[in-house]
Amino acid sequence: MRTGVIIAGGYSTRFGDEDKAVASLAGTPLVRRVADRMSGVIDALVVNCRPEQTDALRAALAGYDRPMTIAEDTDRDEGPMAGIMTGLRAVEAEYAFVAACDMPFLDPALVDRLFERAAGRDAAVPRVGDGWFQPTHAVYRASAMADACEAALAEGSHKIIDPLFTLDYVVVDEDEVREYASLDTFENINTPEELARAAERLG
Ligand SMILES: Nc1nc2c(ncn2[C@@H]2O[C@H](COP(=O)(O)OP(=O)(O)OP(=O)(O)O)[C@@H](O)[C@H]2O)c(=O)[nH]1
Ligand SMILES: [Mg+2]
Repeated sequence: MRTGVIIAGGYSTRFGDEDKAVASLAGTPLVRRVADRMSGVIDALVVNCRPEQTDALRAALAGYDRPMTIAEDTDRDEGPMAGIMTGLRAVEAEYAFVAACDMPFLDPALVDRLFERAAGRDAAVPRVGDGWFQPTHAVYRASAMADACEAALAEGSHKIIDPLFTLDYVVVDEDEVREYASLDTFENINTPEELARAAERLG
């Protein structure tokens, strides 16, 4: 069994007043687009957010074709690492694909490959070029990564890459990524201008 986890608890400060998770991308809420992109390669979905986002996110995901759970942040403003931890704690499957809510071009063929590559290990994480890890587009053994995030947070770390380095992880390098997906899979939307450009591409 495979679960998808979408972290959506950020404040979208670069985006403006609106919550980008539910902003319309060519008529579809961004988080819904991300969820739909992965639905064919997961059995269940967990969405992490702040409590005040829950109603809007539920509405955006109404009728989703996989069982869906919302995992609300308990501590506020702890950052994306806490979001990953909270999301993964709600996962029942051994492995979960974690994605940010702002990656509308994520490619399910790569997600499927990441699940394959993580088997028997704690994580499979893409890396583009020489150093650019993609921890919010990676597959984790849910319990191991949640524990690693908890330990990193307890040490005061908020660098999202720190917990990964304590795990038994596989790097999926750029050449391997390109066998399955274009690098658009990692594109994330941070501003209204980026959203508008993405909508144009979706035509
Ligand atoms: N649960 C949780 N998720 C977060 C937090 N901060 C960021 N995220 C999520 O992490 C992902 C990537 O973060 P960003 O692209 O920086 O999103 P953001 O923080 O909402 O936006 P900015 O304020 O413009 O940086 C997004 O899916 C966010 O929803 C947080 O404090 N808690
Ligand atoms: Mg982003």
